[in-house]
Amino acid sequence: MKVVVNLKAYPCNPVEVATAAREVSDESGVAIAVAPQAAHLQRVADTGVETWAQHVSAVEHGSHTGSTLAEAAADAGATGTLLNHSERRLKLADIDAALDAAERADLETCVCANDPDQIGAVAALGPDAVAVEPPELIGTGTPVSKADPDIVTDAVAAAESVDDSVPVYCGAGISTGEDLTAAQDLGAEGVLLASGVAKADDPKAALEDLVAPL
Ligand SMILES: O=C(CO)COP(=O)(O)O
Repeated sequence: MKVVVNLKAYPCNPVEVATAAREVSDESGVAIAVAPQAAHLQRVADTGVETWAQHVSAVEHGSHTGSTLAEAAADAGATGTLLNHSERRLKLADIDAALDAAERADLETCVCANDPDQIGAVAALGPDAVAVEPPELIGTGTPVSKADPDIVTDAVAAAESVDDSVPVYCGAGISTGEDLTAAQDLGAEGVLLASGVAKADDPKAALEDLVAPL
């Protein structure tokens, strides 16, 4: 199982979370990536943790003020990026162009989607992974793997029917090892989570609890 910790714009200490994630990943052997704010990519990457951008823009070098250039994210130490997060939605054509940008910069990609139908659509664009995250469960602490298990199994089936080499992750409300193994049992090969770690008093303990059953 892959774990991607999305720090969103939460007021946490990105270096503290990144250091905890690197330590827990080293100790457990579980792949854990941290996706901080773009301005924190370098500091997070310097901890040695696998570092992802939360988004990259569908642009090339040029006159694109305010963009997050894939090459700049990679220069700062990112090796992957989320795309089309529920809080950073893109049109299909822009997802496609952002995937091209990520590929140019050699970034691994995980394209998010709200439901299984959208998973099928984005799996067709050839990302490295897709992630189903029902928006109504994001940030609630109610895990998708328990509250809405069908959405995970249907997403796995939808991706498989398009391209069976694309792994499906899931996210929303995941915070414990039990949530993570429930996701795994439904066919997910990874999880995305945010508040369970970014808002935890002790992010390291939260991550240890998450990977304990693996
Ligand atoms: O949006 C998410 C991860 O990208 C999920 O957020 P929560 O873990 O806070 O529900």
